[in-house]
Amino acid sequence: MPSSSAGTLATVIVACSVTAAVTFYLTAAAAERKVLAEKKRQYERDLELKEKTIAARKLSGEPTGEVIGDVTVDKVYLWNIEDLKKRFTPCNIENVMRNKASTTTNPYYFPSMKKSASNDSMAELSDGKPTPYNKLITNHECVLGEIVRKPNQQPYTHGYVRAGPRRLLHFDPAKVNAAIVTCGGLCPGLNNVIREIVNTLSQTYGIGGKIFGIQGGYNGFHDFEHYRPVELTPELVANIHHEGGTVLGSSRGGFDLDKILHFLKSNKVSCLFVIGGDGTHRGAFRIHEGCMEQGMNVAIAGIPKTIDNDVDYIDRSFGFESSVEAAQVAIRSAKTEAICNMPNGIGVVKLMGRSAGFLAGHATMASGDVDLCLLPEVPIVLDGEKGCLPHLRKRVKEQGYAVVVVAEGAGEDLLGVSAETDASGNKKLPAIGTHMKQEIEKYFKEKGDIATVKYIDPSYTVRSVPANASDSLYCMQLGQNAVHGAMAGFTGFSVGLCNNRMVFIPIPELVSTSPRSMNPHGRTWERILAITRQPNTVV
Ligand SMILES: Nc1ncnc2c1ncn2[C@@H]1O[C@H](COP(=O)(O)OP(=O)(O)OP(=O)(O)O)[C@@H](O)[C@H]1O
Ligand SMILES: O=P(O)(O)OC[C@H]1O[C@](O)(CO)[C@@H](O)[C@@H]1O
Repeated sequence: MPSSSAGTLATVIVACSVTAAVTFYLTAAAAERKVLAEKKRQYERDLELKEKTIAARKLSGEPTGEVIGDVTVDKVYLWNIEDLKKRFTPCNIENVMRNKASTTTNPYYFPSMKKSASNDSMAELSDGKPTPYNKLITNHECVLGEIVRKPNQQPYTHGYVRAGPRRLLHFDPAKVNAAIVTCGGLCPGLNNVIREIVNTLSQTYGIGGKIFGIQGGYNGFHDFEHYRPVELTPELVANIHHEGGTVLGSSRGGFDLDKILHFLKSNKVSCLFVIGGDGTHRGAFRIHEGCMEQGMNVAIAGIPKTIDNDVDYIDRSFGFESSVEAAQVAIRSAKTEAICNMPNGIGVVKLMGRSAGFLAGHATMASGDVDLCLLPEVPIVLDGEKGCLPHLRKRVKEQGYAVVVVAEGAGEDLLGVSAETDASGNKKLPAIGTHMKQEIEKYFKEKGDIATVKYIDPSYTVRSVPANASDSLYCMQLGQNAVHGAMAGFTGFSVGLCNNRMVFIPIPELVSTSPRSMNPHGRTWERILAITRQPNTVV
């Protein structure tokens, strides 16, 4: 073949190949477009059908969504609350918001100045108009306990009695005297709860009697040499919610049932509000039992308090979030110190948490700056493959510094359990924070390095702050609902948020599994591990 013909043939073959490739590509692309267009049309048809079905179901009142046969709830076991109405004759007065006049217009005036200056105008003040409640709650309205349901799980759950005002009162407000006591360690929001109980009793229910503020915890019921009960009024508590701590003071120990019952009887107290942790609630239930044995018509209401967040069943205890927030300041300082102090800066922060690491764990998660988090629920391994010290050294080598958060109850496996207890019988804790500081310094030295360790112990700072906005709201709900429950004649109960709804909880149930601790096989610990990247020592 002449070379020119060969060249032409080659050109034709190339042209044909290109045309074939282009044709193939265009055909494939067109086919793909067609498929996509059909998929889109199908999606739009499905969407339209779905919307129409939802609209039709809404019109007919039928529930929407897919029925899944392997997830069922067909029984609810209600955690009933003891009811004084079953043993004592109720007053059965209709429950309305009485809106009793308040004289707390300016909390910065001394009460005495205010009274003398405004005696005349006081006469003009009349009580507000009674206002019906928007929603009165019935005793079989409940909040489901286990709201996370798994396929083939037992088809029952427990239910909490829903908190809130009841239609009929057990106690005649005109005759009610009440008492409030705060026990155990401090916690942000104690003053908010005290204030709300006082205001709800005085203004919403318009009680005619006194509200005794028991000073210094359970001791204040009988140790009058050191603690005198005070009369609480809306005027007196008007400004206390802006302060941390408790205006009533608190203490450990000093529980004397006979003397407490004597106080309640001799002062004709019909509603007692006990604010405290699991120990306090155990005491509250004994008071309730004592009242029942002696035929005393007294409602005992608990309000769970603890920065440890170790009271079971409730979503969280009031003050916990404020403490987690306050702990951020210490963690941030530890980071700054660690970054700036060379070589190998390490900031160690010790946080409270006797047997539960919720505070340290949540502070770690919230900060996102922590490289090692040590909790009571998780064994501490110092060296080796899962050792926290090699991990820490690695983090320091990677980023130049590291931050450690250690809960005060961590490391019993290292330091042993103390035989010493506080006045309430709580075990004292060995000094894990300073021990870790020494161990870190020793380990770096052994490796021929220097660690510049700065140790921060903000324990009491974190729990003595005022409540933040979220806790303040929670405290308000707790205070109001504790009063609603007591005035309705419930007793031996506590209040709390369960599954984000306010409920009444029988104290025996509450304390049976308290103090709770974090599940080391659960998702919270998993999240902490994801943040710190420390080795998991849980087996
Ligand atoms: N089983 C019990 N029976 C009666 N009273 C108790 C019981 N346990 C504790 N108390 C009393 O309750 C009060 C508070 O207890 P505790 O000091 O243990 O604090 P708590 O309520 O558990 O709160 P915190 O979370 O701050 O430790 C103390 O006055 C203590 O004497
Ligand atoms: O030193 P105190 O006041 O007895 O309280 C310490 C304990 O109180 C708590 O804050 C609980 O209220 C624990 O975390 C801590 O172990």
